Order: sequence, then C-alpha cells, then structure tokens
Amino acid sequence: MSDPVIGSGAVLVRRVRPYGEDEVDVLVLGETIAEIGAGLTAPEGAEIIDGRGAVLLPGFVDLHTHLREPGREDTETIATGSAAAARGGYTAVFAMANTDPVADNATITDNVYRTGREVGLVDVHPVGAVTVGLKGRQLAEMGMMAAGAAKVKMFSDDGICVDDPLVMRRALEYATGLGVLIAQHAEEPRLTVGAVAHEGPTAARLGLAGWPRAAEESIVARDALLARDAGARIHICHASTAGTVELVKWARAQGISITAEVTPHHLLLTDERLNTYDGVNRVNPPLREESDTAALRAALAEGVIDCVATDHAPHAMQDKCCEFSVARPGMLGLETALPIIVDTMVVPGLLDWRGVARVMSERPAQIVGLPDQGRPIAVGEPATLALVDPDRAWEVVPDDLASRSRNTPYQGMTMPATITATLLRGRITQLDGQVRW
Ligand SMILES: NC(=O)N[C@@H](CC(=O)O)C(=O)O
Ligand SMILES: [Zn+2]
Ligand SMILES: [Zn+2]
Repeated sequence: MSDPVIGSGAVLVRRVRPYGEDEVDVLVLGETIAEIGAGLTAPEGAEIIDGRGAVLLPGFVDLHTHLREPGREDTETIATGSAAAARGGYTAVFAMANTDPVADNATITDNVYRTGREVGLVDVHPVGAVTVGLKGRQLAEMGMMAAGAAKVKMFSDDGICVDDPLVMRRALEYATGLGVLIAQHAEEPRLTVGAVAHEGPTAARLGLAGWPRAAEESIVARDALLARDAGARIHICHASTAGTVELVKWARAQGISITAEVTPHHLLLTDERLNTYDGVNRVNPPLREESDTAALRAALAEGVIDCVATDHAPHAMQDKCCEFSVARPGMLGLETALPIIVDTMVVPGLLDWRGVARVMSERPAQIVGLPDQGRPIAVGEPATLALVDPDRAWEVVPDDLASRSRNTPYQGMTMPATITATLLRGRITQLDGQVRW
C-alpha cells in the first residue's frame, strides 16, 4: 500500500488569521506547522500562498458522506467526491456504507480506504454496515472491518434505519466491545411508508405523503435508552427536528453517551421549498419547518448538537429530474457546507470562528477518534488546514462543481464565503478552487 499523503516541501501561508484572530504568517515544513509569526521569510523553493487576511481553520471532518463507489460511479467516485471535499475545505470524510455492493465486509471497506489513499486528496474513512446487506437482520462482521487496513471506526446502515430494537441492542453491545461508533439513521419505517415530505401544512396542501417528526424522534428516544442499558455510545445522523434536540439534551442530562450531527440543508432550508415540486428538494429526513431550523441552529451553537455533517448524497439527473414522489432523496453538500454555516451561524452571531472550527472539525474528529484531524493550529501540529475568505461571495453553478452529480438545491444562490485553499498534512489539495490531483 502507498504511504500516507505527506507534504514534501515548504509552504508559507502569509497574512492569515487563525480562528479569525490576529494576522500572522504560518510556515509549513513537510507535513507539520513549523512556525507561526509576523513577517516570516520563505525558505528557498517554498510555495507562497497569500491569505490576504483570510480565516485559517483546521481542515474539516465530515462524518457523513456518500461517495457511491462501488456501484454508482456514474454519480460519484471516490476521486470526484474527494475533489469536492478538498474544494469544500475537508481533509477527512466518512464514506457511508450504502453502496452497491454494500460495504458490509472488510474486502469492500479496505478497497474504499485504499482507493481514497491513492487519490490522496482527503482521508477517506469507510463506514461499515451494521447489518449484512443493510437488511436489518444479521450483524455484519464489524470486528473484521475494524481489524482491517481501513480500521473502520464507524458503523451505520444509513439510508435505512436499524429498526429492530433487538438488532440495534446487539449492535450497540458489539460496538462497545470493539470501541467503535454506531451512527443511526433515525426513521421508524412504520411511520414513513410512502412518505416523501415533512408531515405538515405544506405537504397537506401539495398533496404529498408526510413523514412525521415522531418517526425520527421515537427512534432517537429508543436508541438513547438502548445505549444507556448497553453502556454504549450512539451517534444520531442528520437530526432534523426540534424534538430531537430536546431528546438529545435530555439523554445527555441522564449521562447517556449520545452525539448528534446536523446537515447544512436542515439548518437553512424548509419545506416551503417544495412548492415547485422540484425533486432536487427531496431529502431524507425531509426539510422541516422554521421552528425546527431555529431549534437546530440554537442547539448547534450551544453544543447540544455536536457537529455539522454534510450527508453529501449525489444522484443522477434522471433520478432527480422526475416526479417529486419518485425522485431519489438526497442533496450535494461538500462544496457548499462551510458557506452555509457562515450564512446560518456566523453572520447571525450564533458562532464565532472558534465555534466553526469546533463544529466542522474538532468535534467530529473527537467523536470518531481521529488523532491527527481537528488539531489546534499550533507549531508542531499537522498542517491539515482550510483557508476561508469570509468576504468572497460566489454563485452556485452546478456545472462548476467538482462532484460528478449536479443535485445541489443551491443553484443560483450566492454563497457568502469561499474556501481558498485546503492543506492535508502539508500538501496543498486545493488552491483557489483548483484541485491538485
Ligand atoms: N439523505 C438522503 O436523502 N439520502 C441518502 C441516504 C441517507 O442519508 O439517508 C442517500 O444515500 O442518497
Ligand atoms: Zn440517512
Ligand atoms: Zn446519508
């Protein structure tokens, strides 16, 4: 297997503001931050990046990405998804297991891992399936996947809920023994038969079958109790309701080890978007109401929701540009996540840049146990970084995205901030939007 990606040369990142604070120069030698200070001189042959006062953050960590390889390489590959990640400021992504074939064994998880290494733009960590074939019956060989080259750290049947409580209980017990994390797609399937939209006045008016909040919340509550009894940790994927926020708060107050993520789209968009019946707005869980987005924003600011995860879900044109009820659920997310966090959290004053580093990088790295991601920007630390120009706005043009798919709900919208550079252990993976393969 090839060596991990490392920077070989020197990079001087001039005039940047770590965490939005005082302007400094940052000298990177090899894969490490070697010096931080004012007016540093570049060693001979060093590449110079002029930050012009941009904000320097630790590289982002996405706990929830769909890369579609193996099986749907027409919609995304590990390479194209890695490029999208680098452009979004990401230095690590967790690739969900709902591929074809399903990543329910070490052969597949190790292959995804190795391909990610070969591409070398971002650390690709495969997520293993909890159950064989995502069928919800028989536990997958989690131990084999955890022991393989990929050292799988997170398991999820995402796309589908592990709805059988006995299977979930066993999975939690097994995961505790292995020291790995179970991430649940919380959806009680008996409550979402045929559902395509949030159950509420909008779906009723549009004649769309509704997915009630209780379908998510009942599983969150159940899994919190199962985790309590198993002495296990549980992570909640794509929290979408105000009630989920209350349940996570409650569970944590009981001492239950529960963590939760929220997507940029559930912070920004509501079901009012469905008025056009455009399939691009179909996603699981569905876009909810303003009372939910407000509660999710507040919870992310307070730390009740731990982190942002994109749920980047590429889909082919023919699977999205069709009748709303048959459109596949899912939206692109990697290239627009940070600007949406700026829009929904930084601009309204809910998070400062330290807070952005926490929800985009530090907390996700801690939740899943990545020792060299989400690290402080300090001498001796890995040069795994994202550079953000908070004032450079850009318009989302689907054809300009690095992803192989085009299903962004933000087409034509102006994003308030630009990720101008990404570094992975000293290697520039993206500069001014140009991916360095
Ligand atoms: N979020 C989605 O709407 N779709 C995801 C699956 C999932 O995250 O549940 C996908 O794989 O397309
Ligand atoms: Zn899901
Ligand atoms: Zn997902």
